[in-house]
Amino acid sequence: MKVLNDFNFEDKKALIRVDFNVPLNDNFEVTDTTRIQAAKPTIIKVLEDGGSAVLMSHLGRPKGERNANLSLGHIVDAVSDVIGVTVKFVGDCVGEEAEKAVAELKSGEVLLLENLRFHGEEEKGDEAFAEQLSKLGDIYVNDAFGTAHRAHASTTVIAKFFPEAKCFGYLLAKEIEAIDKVMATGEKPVLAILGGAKVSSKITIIENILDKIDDLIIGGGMTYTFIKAQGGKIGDSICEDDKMELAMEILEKAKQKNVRVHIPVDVIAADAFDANANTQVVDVDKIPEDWQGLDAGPNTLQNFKKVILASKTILWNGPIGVFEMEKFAAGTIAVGDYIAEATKAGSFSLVGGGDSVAAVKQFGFESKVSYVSTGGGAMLESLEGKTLPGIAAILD
Ligand SMILES: Nc1ncnc2c1ncn2[C@@H]1O[C@H](COP(=O)(O)OP(=O)(O)O)[C@@H](O)[C@H]1O
Ligand SMILES: O=C(OP(=O)(O)O)[C@H](O)COP(=O)(O)O
Repeated sequence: MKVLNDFNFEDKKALIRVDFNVPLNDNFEVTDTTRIQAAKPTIIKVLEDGGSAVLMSHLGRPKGERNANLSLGHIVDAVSDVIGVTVKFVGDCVGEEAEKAVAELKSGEVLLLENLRFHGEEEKGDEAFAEQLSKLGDIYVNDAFGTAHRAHASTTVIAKFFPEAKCFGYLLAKEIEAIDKVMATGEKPVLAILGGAKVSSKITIIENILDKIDDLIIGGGMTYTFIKAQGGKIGDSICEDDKMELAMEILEKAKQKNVRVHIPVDVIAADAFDANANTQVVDVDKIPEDWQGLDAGPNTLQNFKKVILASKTILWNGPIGVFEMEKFAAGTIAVGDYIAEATKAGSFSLVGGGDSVAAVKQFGFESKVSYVSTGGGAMLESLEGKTLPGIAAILD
């Protein structure tokens, strides 16, 4: 397998799959440039070598039809600002118009193609469409981690047209390395902190990860399925009754594998799922009827702190409480603080998948953890142990 640094792009055209699926406001302005920033090092490497960059991405889910609201034309200025080069744009991603724009591209220039998903063939992984795309560059670079779990034409199928000239970009390589640290090569003790609303969306991750970790913190809404399964009273807290048996199985498996499981002992209970609800601190297994646990309590946070500070490798997926409401954000903020402290002391920390990334950004922890993933679904599937098709296509 070749890496980006194996290539010299002088006088070459790099066809780079990026994930510029970025949020836009009502004026079609980019409100978060993280994913553009993340792809910048790869693009700069190509330009500094004396090559040119052809960027391809999707935006939203236009389902194979042109949709002016989802044109990548909206983001050209933002990409130009971030890269520091005036980016050219072409109104299609395949065909004569695109081929002509690529042919006219000079060294040092960047061209952004129109939304790949305006063609239904992209998501179908259509081979003829992938072949058309492949005409637009000499070397194929996949730097779209956020879309690496999709077996689409531009992320996966296209690789076969570049048997000797394909590689990961720096971002994708960095994402793979971060996951690898947690799943295989990280210093022990390895800790996974799993929160969020539902057990059901995390089961496969828990089952896969039990073999790789020493400690597991369970937080957020998932907590209550575990507590009820053990006979606790959880009041009105969120619970998946049909997953209680599974919760017990998970605890048993963890025991067999010598994984220490840390579950909240106390919680901030509320009399309604509401930002202005009345609250009280109660034991997690004695939540009064009509009350629901919406955040971790003070004793729980002290326990979590000890575990986090003793860990050398930390994965965080899913918030600890309903952080969108100020009254129930303290647990998520505290856990972010402890992870920041552990990171400062030399531990490796990865935040990825789901709302924990939003929480980390909202509370300003982004620069205080080792790595924040740019992929939601892609990160979750990686943690589930799946080989992502976009990654496999480069490795093949
Ligand atoms: N105790 C709780 N009760 C209800 N929802 C919770 C609780 N703790 C966290 N959440 C919610 O979980 C959501 C985030 O879950 P996330 O990790 O993205 O995925 P999933 O919903 O699949 O678990 C957040 O919106 C947060 O408000
Ligand atoms: O934003 C994305 O996914 P994510 O919200 O799971 O991180 C990717 O661009 C993939 O988009 P898709 O889920 O429409 O294939």
